[in-house]
Amino acid sequence: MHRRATDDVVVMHPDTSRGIEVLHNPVYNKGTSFTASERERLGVRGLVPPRFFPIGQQATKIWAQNQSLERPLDKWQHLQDLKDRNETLFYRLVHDHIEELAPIIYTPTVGDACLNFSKLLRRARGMYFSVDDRGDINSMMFNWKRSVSVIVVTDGSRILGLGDLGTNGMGISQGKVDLYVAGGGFDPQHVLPVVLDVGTNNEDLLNDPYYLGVPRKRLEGEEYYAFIEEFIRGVRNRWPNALIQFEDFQTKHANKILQRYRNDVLCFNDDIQGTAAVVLAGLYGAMKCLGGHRKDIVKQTFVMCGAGSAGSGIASFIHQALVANGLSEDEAYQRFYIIDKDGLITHDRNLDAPGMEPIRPFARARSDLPDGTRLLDVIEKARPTTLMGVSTVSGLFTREVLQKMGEINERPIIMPLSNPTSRAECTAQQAAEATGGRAIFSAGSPFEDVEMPNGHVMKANQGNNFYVFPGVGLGALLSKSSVISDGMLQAAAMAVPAMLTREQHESGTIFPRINRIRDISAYVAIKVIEAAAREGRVPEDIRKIVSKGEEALREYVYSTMWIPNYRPTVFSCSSRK
Ligand SMILES: NC(=O)C1=CN([C@@H]2O[C@H](COP(=O)(O)OP(=O)(O)OC[C@H]3O[C@@H](n4cnc5c(N)ncnc54)[C@H](O)[C@@H]3O)[C@@H](O)[C@H]2O)C=CC1
Ligand SMILES: CC(=O)C(=O)O
Ligand SMILES: [Mg+2]
Repeated sequence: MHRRATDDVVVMHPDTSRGIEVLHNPVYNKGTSFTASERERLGVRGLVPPRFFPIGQQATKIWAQNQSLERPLDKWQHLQDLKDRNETLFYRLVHDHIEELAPIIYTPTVGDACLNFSKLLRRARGMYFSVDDRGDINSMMFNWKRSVSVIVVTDGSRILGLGDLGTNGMGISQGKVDLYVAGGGFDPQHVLPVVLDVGTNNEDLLNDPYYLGVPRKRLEGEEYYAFIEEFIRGVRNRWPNALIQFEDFQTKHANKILQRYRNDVLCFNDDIQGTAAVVLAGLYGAMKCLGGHRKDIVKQTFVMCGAGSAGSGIASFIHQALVANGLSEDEAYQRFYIIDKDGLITHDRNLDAPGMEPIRPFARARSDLPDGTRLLDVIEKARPTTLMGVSTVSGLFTREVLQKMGEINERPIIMPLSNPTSRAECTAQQAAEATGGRAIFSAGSPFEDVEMPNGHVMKANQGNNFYVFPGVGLGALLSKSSVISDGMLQAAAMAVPAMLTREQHESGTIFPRINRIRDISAYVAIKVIEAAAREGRVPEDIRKIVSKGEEALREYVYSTMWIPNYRPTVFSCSSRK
């Protein structure tokens, strides 16, 4: 499944063309880093400049070029061009500078890239399956020649908080896949970004002569689900062990698809489950900042703005954790006030509307507050400790709202989780100013820490599913479990805050630094494998490793991680790639 780190050669089939073709293939190309013997063996002698540069030096040069660019989107394009020329060097750069480059290859810049994807596309990468491909999807999968361990698939219907971007959603599948490589140590040869082009309802795209997708309205109803089914069955046939990550499906389909497949196929929905795990991880971290223990989440009250896939996933998952820590089901539901575009959700709402099913048990009684009550009034009544935003509405957390949270709580927990930055419910600066820097803050996209006039710094944590999805995927695959259970995800949520030090808690840090993402992913993977083993989901060989203890498991996990270094290129008939 994964390359072991000891498999340190790149194997080319003897039929692969030598010479210029090698330089034009981003998988094999090393630019000026071919050794003398490789130049001979691969027929590139004289086709590259004579001087040899090691990868570190190449990376230093290209990093300086990237930094000299002003516009984030230009940086994104520069990196894509590099990926199209030399994948190893691209991943080396992302690996070495993940803190600076995550905001470029991922949120917020990837949002701009998706908005402009039709204009920016230079070279195809990943697979597109459109409505016109119905009946042929499985056979098309054989056009992808490599084995695949993880697929990130979107139907482009809700890209970040930017709405329906149709086929342009390919940008987000590619960004997430790059994070699997950089953050989870996946071999770039075994990851596959996919777009299911079922049409778009975005009029601007339908009228755009350069739009890359099929210019028709979205498939709906049973036809849509039949298309999804054909895709899933195709994957199961072509790559039976691959993990499928559903990404940025609109809420009305997201939960339905997840419920249909989660007990049958190795899959998860990142917006529902990955986000929920990361938010719970952040809350556990916040409990430690408050000087307590993670069990203290049972004392919290939550106001959630947004009842879509992210909001309902977060609420359901926190609810599970509250019950696991001693509350009754009903007591736990009482801890939530969920607000959508029409205000507070109560039993007066049509709770049978598409996508509302997971919200139903959280609807408040009519006697609590009237349906549709606005955010500020809900906060007045509920006196929450935690305010979360997955609404896509920039500025929803107004100064009054933030001040009220600061009046009610010594350390209010404020999480404007919507992406990209342009959709965040408030900025770090706004949260800091309105609460005198007392907030425990976490946003979906990156913000700078805020220094207060008295020198105190409010930490601007980034609460993004990036902290868990590469580790969950890695752990699930390495465990050889056939599904991803809630228990495995709960274990992932507990793993992340365990990586923080006491000093970090004291400073208001609730997530470790992103430059530790490989270690975070490895630790999440270890905990996911252990949970799978406890639940009896792993075969004998994995059970044996788990029984030897955490150190053995750690060695196993790290041994599978791909490291972005050049390896000697050899010719062989072996299928090992
Ligand atoms: N930080 C992270 O890791 C993640 C963040 N997200 C972000 O969450 C956001 C929402 O995603 P989905 O739930 O899938 O979208 P969605 O569009 O299905 O849901 C949005 C929800 O917000 C509600 N809403 C709209 N205006 C509102 C208002 N004025 N007040 C309160 N609620 C309002 C809508 O009624 C709806 O329930 C997106 O911006 C996405 O980028 C999603 C996944 C992960
Ligand atoms: C982070 C993410 O998955 C989203 O905003 O949709
Ligand atoms: Mg997403």
